[in-house]
Amino acid sequence: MKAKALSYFGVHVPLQQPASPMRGITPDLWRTQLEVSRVRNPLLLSWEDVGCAYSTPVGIKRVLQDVSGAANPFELLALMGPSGAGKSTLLDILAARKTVGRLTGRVCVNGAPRTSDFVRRISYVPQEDNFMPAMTVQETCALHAALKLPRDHNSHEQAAARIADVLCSMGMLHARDTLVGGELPGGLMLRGLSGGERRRLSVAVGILASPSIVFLDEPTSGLDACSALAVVEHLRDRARESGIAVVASIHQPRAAVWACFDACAVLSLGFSMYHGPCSDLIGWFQGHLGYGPWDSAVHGTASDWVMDLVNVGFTKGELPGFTIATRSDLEQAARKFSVHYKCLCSAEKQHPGEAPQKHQQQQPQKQQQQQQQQSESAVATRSRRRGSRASAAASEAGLGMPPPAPPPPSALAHADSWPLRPQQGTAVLRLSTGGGSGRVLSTGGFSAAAWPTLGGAASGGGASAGFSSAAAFSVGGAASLGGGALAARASSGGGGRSARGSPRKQQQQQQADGPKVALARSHSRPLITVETLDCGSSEVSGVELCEVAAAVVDRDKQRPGWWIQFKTLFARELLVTMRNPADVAGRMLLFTWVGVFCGLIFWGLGSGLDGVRNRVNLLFIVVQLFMLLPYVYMSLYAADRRHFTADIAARLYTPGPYYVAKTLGVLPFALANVLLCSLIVYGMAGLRLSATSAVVNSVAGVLTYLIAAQVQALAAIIMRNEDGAFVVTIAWTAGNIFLSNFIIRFSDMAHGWLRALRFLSAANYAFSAVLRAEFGSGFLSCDGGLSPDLIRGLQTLLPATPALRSSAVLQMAARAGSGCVVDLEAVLDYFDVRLSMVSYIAVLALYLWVMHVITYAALLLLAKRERR
Ligand SMILES: Nc1ncnc2c1ncn2[C@@H]1O[C@H](COP(=O)(O)OP(=O)(O)OP(=O)(O)O)[C@@H](O)[C@H]1O
Repeated sequence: MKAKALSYFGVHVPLQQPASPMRGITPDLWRTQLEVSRVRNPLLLSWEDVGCAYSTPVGIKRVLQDVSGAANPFELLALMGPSGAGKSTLLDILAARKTVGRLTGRVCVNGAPRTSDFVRRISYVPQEDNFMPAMTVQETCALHAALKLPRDHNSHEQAAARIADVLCSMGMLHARDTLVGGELPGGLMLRGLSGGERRRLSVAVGILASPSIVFLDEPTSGLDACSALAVVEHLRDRARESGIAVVASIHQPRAAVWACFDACAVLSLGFSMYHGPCSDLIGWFQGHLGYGPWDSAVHGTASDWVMDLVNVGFTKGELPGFTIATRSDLEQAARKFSVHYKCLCSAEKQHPGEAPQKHQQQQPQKQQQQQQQQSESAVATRSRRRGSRASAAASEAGLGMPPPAPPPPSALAHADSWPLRPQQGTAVLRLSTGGGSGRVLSTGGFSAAAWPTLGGAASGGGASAGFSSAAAFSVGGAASLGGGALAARASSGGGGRSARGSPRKQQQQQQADGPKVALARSHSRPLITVETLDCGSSEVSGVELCEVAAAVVDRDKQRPGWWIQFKTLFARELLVTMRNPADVAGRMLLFTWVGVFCGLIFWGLGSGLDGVRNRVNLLFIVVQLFMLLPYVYMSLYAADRRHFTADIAARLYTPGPYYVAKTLGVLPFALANVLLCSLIVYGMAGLRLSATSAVVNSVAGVLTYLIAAQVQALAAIIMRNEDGAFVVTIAWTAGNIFLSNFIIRFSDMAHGWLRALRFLSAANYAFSAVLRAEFGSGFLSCDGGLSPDLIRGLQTLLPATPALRSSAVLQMAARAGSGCVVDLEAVLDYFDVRLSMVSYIAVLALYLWVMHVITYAALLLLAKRERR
């Protein structure tokens, strides 16, 4: 056995021969210590009987039916099928992003149900990206790096190196300073990346944080043939190196692209037609189901042929050979595969890792015949992993599958010293061989007590050593070695139970069980000791620790916290706004124009009653303007919702920092615009020359605007589309206007409930505040007075309301002549303004706060729904 050193993704793995064999292990075992400076986290994803149905006007539409499968670490899985087959739906379900539809079935990670941190450990590259058009490629990557990379790996230099690495691998380094481009919220088109470049940027961002599983919805669509191949090859290399599982839906891969995939799942009309190694695809459809024959010269790649085969949406042309022509043919083929796949799964559960031998023993004659058939079959291919066990199981089930390949020699792995708390989950070991084939046998449990660590930390399975009830881990599952690597999964669970009892019993148990992984906590440095037995003809050259679930927990703790998220999102907010100067300037011009126009209309407010009337009208109009002006931002709010839902589904950040960053990010621009408009009107119209009045007027304007903007933000969150958001906002604005005391005196209102509703009118409070600021004290000259005729005319025009006819304003106006003054308190009385300026401002501030609380609650609900 050779001792080598493996250096791999930051993990330096010195391998050495054991000084002395460990207790309970045969002397030819091979042992190494891995110094774990960084761990990777491969995940084994499996799904069983997954279904999805929608309620439609014409009834229930089932878009996925009992689909089962698995995605292994180190492998590329192609999700294929005709358009509408359900690929995106399945991807969404597997990536825990499906928020609509009736979902059934189970999705497991390392054999256990998915936990809440699953989404943080994966990456999803959607068909349609959701990048900010005004950010450059580099900025987009930096944003994701800041929000995704663990804190300890997030120094500026490290993040920059990582970004350069992924951009380089996607052939995007040349475009790092190019704007992403696309349609801005206002409808403006920003020139930027081409469609293919955007796609590559999506993939680059997807793999930036080295996720354990990458889901890609049609990563090659829109790419030229060369780029498509480069992208897929890179994904394959990443999978091989880092142990990530890649699941990609793909249409018509060219031969070179198809060759990069290890396994494929074929869907059609929501049925699972096949799931297994790519090399067995033809064998299943042609050798087992009898379709075809496949002729590469006529049909193209195997994937092309199978796509033609399972597509029943069209009348098929002159395709040579026997094909699936109708839906019932398709359903029959799907049923056969379902039976076959279930057989394989149950065989694997009953005899993990041993199914081929067992079945061979049980049915030697049948297998001999099948072996003969296999050798005669031109399409028989090497069975690997599930495929081989599937074959055995299916043979047993009488489905006539080709027999499995002979069992490879076994390898044995032991991890003895563990730096972390194993009760938190799973471990994955990866064994490298010099060639040939072999596999890890599954094992029963063991006890930590049976495996004292090098550091001597473990003892008796007791909680003192950090093991408690989960002291037992077992290697589960099996994998054959194809060209040098295998993955074996270790998980807590069933094996643990068998290991309980006295230390002696546990030791006996583990000796009987064979290969094992033993875990213990190291007392000082992160250290893992791995031991393997000679695996026959396949020389074990390396054992790598690929996953420590507890390390994942630690890594999660290192994820960017609240403050970093806030800083990053706040910077994004400012950047995106500043990068849209036409929009910013356009909106500012609008506010200026409104202010100037209003100022011109009310230029010279006049004195006496005209002055009163003009002032009251102006104040009311300005309040209404500040309620209406936020409508120019509705497209931004709708775009924000899209970005937020996409980001939150990807667990890019949490709602809290986003909300604060968003609120503070828009504040400077809102303040600038409102103050500009308000002060222009104030100055041009010549409202009361007092600092207090001017300040109150401005503050009331700002608060009114912010409240109205908040209502828009809330509407954009609770409604799914922009039209719906407009409906909600317009309803609120109309209510505010009509419930204002400018429109009607509350005491004159016919309905008591309407009077109660006026408390909801922010316009009412704002109008009262500015009225109080303008007419708060003093008298207004009415030297000129009004002619008695005009007064009489006015009185006849006014409704027969005693309050109006006998109002102090009119009475005073009637006393025209020298020394005539209007008591401004009378104006306030008339409009029911009874509180102080400060009170009205406080009420407005409270109103804004309540709106924020409601909006944030709505945002949390939206986030919860997106993270379902
Ligand atoms: N919300 C929904 N309500 C009703 N039907 C839906 C809904 N969403 C998707 N579907 C249907 O589900 C089916 C599968 O859609 P899906 O997008 O998963 O297909 P696909 O295989 O990814 O197709 P393509 O390759 O064209 O992207 C389609 O027939 C689609 O119309």
